[in-house]
This record gives sequence, structure tokens and C-alpha cells, in this order.
Amino acid sequence: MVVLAKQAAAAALEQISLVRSPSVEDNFGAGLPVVDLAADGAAREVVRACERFGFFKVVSHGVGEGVVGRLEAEAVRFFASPQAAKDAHGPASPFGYGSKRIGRNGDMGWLEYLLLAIDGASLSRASPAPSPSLRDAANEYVGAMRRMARTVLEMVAEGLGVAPRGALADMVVGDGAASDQILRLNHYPPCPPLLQNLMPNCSPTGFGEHTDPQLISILHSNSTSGLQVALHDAGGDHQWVTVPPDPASFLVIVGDSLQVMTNGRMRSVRHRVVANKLKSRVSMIYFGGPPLEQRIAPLRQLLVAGAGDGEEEEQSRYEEFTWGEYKKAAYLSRLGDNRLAPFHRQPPPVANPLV
Ligand SMILES: C=C1C[C@]23C[C@@]1(O)CC[C@H]2[C@@]12CC[C@H](O)[C@@](C)(C(=O)O1)[C@H]2[C@@H]3C(=O)O
Ligand SMILES: O=C(O)CCC(=O)C(=O)O
Ligand SMILES: [Fe+2]
Repeated sequence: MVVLAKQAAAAALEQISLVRSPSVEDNFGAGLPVVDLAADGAAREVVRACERFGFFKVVSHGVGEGVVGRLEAEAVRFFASPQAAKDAHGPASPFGYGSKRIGRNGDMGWLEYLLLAIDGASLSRASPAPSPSLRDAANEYVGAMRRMARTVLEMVAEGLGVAPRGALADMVVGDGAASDQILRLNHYPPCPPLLQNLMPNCSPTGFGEHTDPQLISILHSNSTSGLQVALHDAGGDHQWVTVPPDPASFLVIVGDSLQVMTNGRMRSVRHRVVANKLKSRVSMIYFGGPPLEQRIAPLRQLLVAGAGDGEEEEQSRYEEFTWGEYKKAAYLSRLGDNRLAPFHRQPPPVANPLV
């Protein structure tokens, strides 16, 4: 048993890159940005949170427990099935079942996952679900995520004073929009204590630090902690802060494309997952991207609004590109790369001030 554990630890050490424990790591406590989607003034709060933090927790979201519970149970059942059965749905390229390997450029994590493409309002035939029951649960869940994505993106437009209200939402969940949506189911097994004993001050990387390339991501997790976000202080230094898990809520994360479309007002937040010592973490993430031919550039009304009386309109901080071009570049990059850097025209302002 001990020998097996040692072998497992050695094998894992070989494969998993390490994240150093941050010098200061704290919980948000009361400072976590939370938006009650049903409250008056929610649009203003959404914009505030996206500008200050690049993410927020959503409560009063209207998604039934059953919708979440059914997909989570299917995910747990799939990840608990024999390795050969899971491997039959892999390797992820990029869709399908993947284990430890993230993307195709050498990134590794302490996780297994199922990446499923979405076509319109349901899973795409291009990435078949492992079972009809998982497919049905995923389709129901995708419907709920699309409704939430619409609500949030409409609030972003409203809160920024952009018309029409659906300017951003229609790119991702518009009727007939050939948008680029993904559903990701992640399973982070507990990180064996032996492994952690061997590496004081280190914790295995569940999912390495990165920003999400799309407009928004909507994340749900079970009650196992692990997600951390990078918050910056005025000097530009960052601190990793743990986001307490809450299975009754969702987290909305600003992606690179929304950062560009708001000309840097909203910031895609860097985040990562540290594997838990004792418990499995299961997360389900909906990624809302636009059609491949969508031009990713600041919304015109924001540039005009950014100019003072008699001044020229605000300049875009980014070179122009389409989502298809960005996505192609993203898939050639390493997970932790700053994928927007090659498109910057001038340095962005400091983001994500500490709470
Ligand atoms: C290393 C990579 C994995 C990723 C594609 C990439 O080359 C860089 C971006 C990664 C990411 C992060 C957010 C999502 O989890 C994801 C599906 C995406 O769209 O971009 C992953 C990609 C992936 O796992 O294939
Ligand atoms: O599993 C999580 O909690 C986050 C995963 C993530 O950031 C991603 O899949 O892009
Ligand atoms: Fe992410």
C-alpha cells in the first residue's frame, strides 16, 4: 500500500507542475462581490463587480436545484466509471474526455474533464455525450446557462449605457447566432496527503492560472474549495485569494473578449484551482463565446461616451481581430500566457484592486 502510494506520488510529481503557496492568501469573507440578479439596481452592481474584480457570485439566479443536481450527478457517475470507459471518449482534441493534460501545449493539472461543444441551445453532435442521460441533463443545464448569460450580458449593456440591450447577449445566445459555446465538466480528485507532505509550501495544481478567452464563463462547483482569483493592488502586484465554494450560487467570470469589447473597463480575471487535500471538487462551466466571424473590438458607444465634451472619441486599446483569429491563437498558447498581450495598443490600467 505504502509502496503504491509512493509510486503514485512519484508519478504525479513527474507530471504535475507546482504552484507555490501564495505569500498572502486570504478568504474574501464579506468582501466577495455578490450580485442578487433579482434586485433593483442589479445591472449597476454587475458592471461594478466586472470593473473592480472581473468576476462575481450570482444569487437569486432562478436556476432550479434539480437542473444543477441532475448534471452534477451525471458528471460524478461518469467520472466514477472505469478508466477504459472514460478513455473511450478521449483524448480531448479539444472536445471529449481528458485526464491531466490541458490543451495541446504541455499544460498539466490534477484533474480529469469532459469538454462538450454546444451548437445553438443544445450539445453539438460533433462532441457526443457519453450517455443519453448525461446528454439530457447537459441540455437542460445549457438552457439554464444560456438564460443566465443573456440576463447578465443584458445587464452589462444596460449598466454601461449601451443600446440595444441585447448588443452583447445576442452575440452569444441570439436566435440563430452560430455562437461558440462550450460546456466543461471538471473533476479534481483529492490530492494525496503524502504528495503534499513531500512538498512543504507547495500544493498541486488542479487547473493552472489563466484567463478565459470568451465573453463570459458561468461556473458552478460542489462544496469543495480550490478556486482562487488573482487580485491586483494599486502597484500592480497580485495576491491569490480563495473564493469560498457555494453550491447554491454561480460565479460569473469576465473573459478576454468582454475585456476588449469594453475597452478594458471590465477585466478578465486570472484564476486557478488548487487541488483539495481531502475532497473531490466537481465543477461545471459554461463558456459563452461569439460566432467565429464576430469582430472583437470595443463597442462604439463606449468609445464615444468615453470622450469629454468637444474631445475626440476614446481610442481602442486593442488591435482588431475576430473571435476565430483569437481562438486560433489561444489554442496555440500555453494556459498561463497573457493571450491579449499581442493585441494591446497601450498598457491597460491597473485592475482588480484589493478588497
Ligand atoms: C492550454 C489551453 C487549454 C485551453 C486552450 C489553451 O490553449 C489556452 C486556453 C485554455 C482554455 C481556458 C478556458 C476553458 O477552460 C477552455 C476550454 C478555453 O476555451 O480556453 C480552455 C482550453 C482547453 O482546455 O482546451
Ligand atoms: O474548475 C474550476 O473551478 C475552474 C475551471 C476553469 O477555470 C476552467 O475550466 O476554465
Ligand atoms: Fe477558467
